[in-house]
Amino acid sequence: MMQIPRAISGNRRWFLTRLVINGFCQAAATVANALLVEMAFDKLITTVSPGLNNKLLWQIGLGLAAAAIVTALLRVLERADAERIGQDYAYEIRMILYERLMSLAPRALQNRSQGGVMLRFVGDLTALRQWVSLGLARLTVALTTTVASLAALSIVSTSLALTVGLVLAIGGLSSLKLGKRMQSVAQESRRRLSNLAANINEKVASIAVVQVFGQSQREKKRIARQSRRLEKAMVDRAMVAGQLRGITEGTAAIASGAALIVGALEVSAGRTSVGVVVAAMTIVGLLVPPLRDLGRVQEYWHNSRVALQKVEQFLDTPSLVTQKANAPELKLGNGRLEFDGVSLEGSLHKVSAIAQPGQIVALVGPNGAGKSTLISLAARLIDPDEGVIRLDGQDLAQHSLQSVRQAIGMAGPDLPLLRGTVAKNLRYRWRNAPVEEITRVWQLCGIDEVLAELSQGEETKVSEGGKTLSAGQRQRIALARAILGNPPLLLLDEVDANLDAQATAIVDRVLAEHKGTVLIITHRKERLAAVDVIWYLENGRLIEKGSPEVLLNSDSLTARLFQDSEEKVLSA
Ligand SMILES: Nc1ncnc2c1ncn2[C@@H]1O[C@H](COP(=O)(O)OP(=O)(O)OP(=O)(O)O)[C@@H](O)[C@H]1O
Repeated sequence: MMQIPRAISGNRRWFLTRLVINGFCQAAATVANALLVEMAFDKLITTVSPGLNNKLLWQIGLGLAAAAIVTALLRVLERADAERIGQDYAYEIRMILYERLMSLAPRALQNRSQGGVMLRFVGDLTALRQWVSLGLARLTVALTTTVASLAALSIVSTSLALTVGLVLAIGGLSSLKLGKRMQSVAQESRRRLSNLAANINEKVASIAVVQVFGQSQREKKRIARQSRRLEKAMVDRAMVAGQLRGITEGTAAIASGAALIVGALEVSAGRTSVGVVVAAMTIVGLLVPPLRDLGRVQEYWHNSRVALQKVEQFLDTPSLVTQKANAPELKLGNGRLEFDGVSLEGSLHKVSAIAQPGQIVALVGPNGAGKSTLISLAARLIDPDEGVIRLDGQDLAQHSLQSVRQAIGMAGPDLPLLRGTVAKNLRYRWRNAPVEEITRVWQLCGIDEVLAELSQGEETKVSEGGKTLSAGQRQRIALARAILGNPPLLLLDEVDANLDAQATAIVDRVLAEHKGTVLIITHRKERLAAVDVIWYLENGRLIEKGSPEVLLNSDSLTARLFQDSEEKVLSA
């Protein structure tokens, strides 16, 4: 399993060290401020000497201003460093998540909602980043500042420092007690957010279904219900966060009250000056902002724990495809493909067959027979539970995924076009393909005709899935994308289903001219005339193999399958 990096490691240690130094500097500024206040009280305000010492007044004034400026600058630096740590951490996890996503078989992802997966990349990463940049970093600086300031105060007045320290400690402990509650409300709000995100994401993708079946009102009610639940969960979370904030604010107020009372007792006993008491109160006052932030630290912490759990669960998703360490590169050959006793639970059972170099193999069979699964196995989009698949004698599972994918070209309904330009989609398989290769493929797939139909030719924008193009245009671009570079194994999944004669003719041409081996799934009888071999699958088993002439002219399952479909069409 991929490991999630620790929040503080590598580069981030250095930034944390900077934050600790920053905390000490803030404490120094706080103490300087307090000392100046003490001086002002003892030497200027409570002194009985006649006349005001103007020079000292100016010095103290300038000193206070300098301390204030330094504190402000330190806070700016602190924010920037804290953000750097958080962003760096989020970056590292984002890359791990993305790498994992890319290593998952499409099947492994199909069990998850897209909205849920998206939330990992958006919401959960934000929660983790906030914990590090707003929580952990703030905690580090606030604790350093508080401890150092109190230590400095204890030099002037131990009893005052102890009093303030004690109040702060009690406040800190009582806010910790709210932690459990914070965790459960954080979990609940994450769950509600995930439900809503998954639903909205799905509705965006299938808006037509909702509209066509007239369910807009019902779906609206569902969203309203989910929003209300999210609202309640968020308000619950805010309540607990508010209580935490109340505790920290209360603690700060009590600390300054306690400093005042203990200070009064100390002054009346002659053990300290009024200036020291006011200085102590100034320190408490300056500690209020960091303390206030500490109230939120717990919230960030618990949100991040929930997020981390979700990220871990995602990283734990079985990938269904595994790459051996140091797997060698697959050597390109002439495309002899062999399935040797291949099984996949629920889809295929002990399939054995060989496609000879340059052969065109039609995969036929009723729906759910396992045709698409067989193609996915050849592309290593999934690995078999049992059996071996060899390309030119080399076990696909023992070779690097990258090299296996280089040996294949694939087109089908599960491989939509990507957002970008037509040019980007055409060259997706090989960005710097030479002009001759592009010309060859474009001629073969009739790309020039497609480009002539588009207002901006190659630069025409393609939306997600190529939905702004016609089905025929999409098919040609997808075919061209698949055969660029002449891969020795071409996998085509119903590439001409529901398309017109022209689109069928393009497929005919590709089949006739492609040099490598081709596996093509088809439900069209006419297509079989152009193939060398037919593999008939049913219930995950390869039941018949043979040439179209033999299979279609005998009482075979293949002949019956296509006869049935013809009869159904005729009687309809
Ligand atoms: N993502 C998935 N997770 C689990 N099982 C799946 C998944 N996709 C397909 N299957 C199962 O694998 C079996 C074979 O499906 P497959 O899509 O390979 O059939 P097919 O012959 O291509 O069908 P069709 O002609 O309808 O496209 C089916 O029983 C199906 O339920």
